[in-house]
Amino acid sequence: QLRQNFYRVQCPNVELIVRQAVMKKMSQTFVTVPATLRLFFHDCFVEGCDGSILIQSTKGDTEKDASDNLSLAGDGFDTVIKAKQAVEAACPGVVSCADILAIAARDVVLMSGGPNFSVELGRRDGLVSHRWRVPGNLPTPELSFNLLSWIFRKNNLSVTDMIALSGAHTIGFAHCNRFAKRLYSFNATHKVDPSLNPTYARQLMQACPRNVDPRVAISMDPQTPNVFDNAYYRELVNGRGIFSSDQVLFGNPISKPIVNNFAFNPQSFTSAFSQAMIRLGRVGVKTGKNGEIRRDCSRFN
Ligand code: HEM
Ligand SMILES: [Ca+2]
Ligand SMILES: [Ca+2]
Repeated sequence: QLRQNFYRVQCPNVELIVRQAVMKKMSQTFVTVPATLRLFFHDCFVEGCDGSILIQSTKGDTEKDASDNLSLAGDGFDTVIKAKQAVEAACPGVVSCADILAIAARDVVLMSGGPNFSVELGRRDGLVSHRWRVPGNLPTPELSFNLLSWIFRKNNLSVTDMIALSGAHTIGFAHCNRFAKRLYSFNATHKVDPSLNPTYARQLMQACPRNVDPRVAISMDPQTPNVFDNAYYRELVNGRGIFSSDQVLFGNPISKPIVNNFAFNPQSFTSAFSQAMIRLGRVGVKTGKNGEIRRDCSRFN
């Protein structure tokens, strides 16, 4: 069972220390924000929120080597490593890497204009990290509404949680190859995905010509790419979701009213997002005597 202030006795300033490390990192590069938030999500959906994503191996066989994780920006990992160093200096061997990632994910949301919420702590770090455990556990951008809902449901997250968490795409980047099919070879009858706003489709084609360099990436929320706001949902209402997995949230009759609500009532979005992040942070956690407190986040003890 997680709780707020878990480290009250053993490391009372942990949240302050992490916040300072995150702020410093963010002042160097804004990528810290999307990178850390996405890292937290990818950690929680494989083996639970247990820092398994952070493990490095020279053999290339850990979670971070899985194809779904290769686009995780290095700045997210670096944020956790820097914060862990600062925390270890104050209270060695006490705070898990999984908790540091959870605190950092909360902080980057707040620092980019999103909601503040109390983060629950007490996670322990996992003892396994396998590349082969990733496929099928993380959603991919072409999944249907039903498959997406199923993957979130497996992790105790509701359709409302899924829609709220997808709002994280209000910041950060997508590489062209992740949505090129929607522009050039959607299906037998439509070259361009008919759920895409035609003007937006043309803009995307300009930014991402056929066979463009695979390193080219564009902002997922073109209006406010660096602000954590509800603009993402208004984009969906206008057919401007970058991935099918975004656009289907407005295409399905169950989720459409929720998208409309988040698009036009920022309060509803911020409270649903905060709730959903807390619930995401509970996925598959190890507590008590399970797992370990890693000394170095990238290695098992
Ligand atoms: C609903 C299913 C989801 C799918 C299919 C999905 C898929 C993707 C894909 C394909 C990218 C682009 C990666 C790239 O090209 O570099 C991306 C980026 C991102 N995703 Fe998601 N995602 C989902 C949900 C989430 C959730 C729940 C969160 C966090 C709460 C999240 C946070 C992010 C962030 C912040 C980025 C930008 C990363 C960056 O700029 O470095 N996503 N996502
Ligand atoms: Ca994990
Ligand atoms: Ca935005």
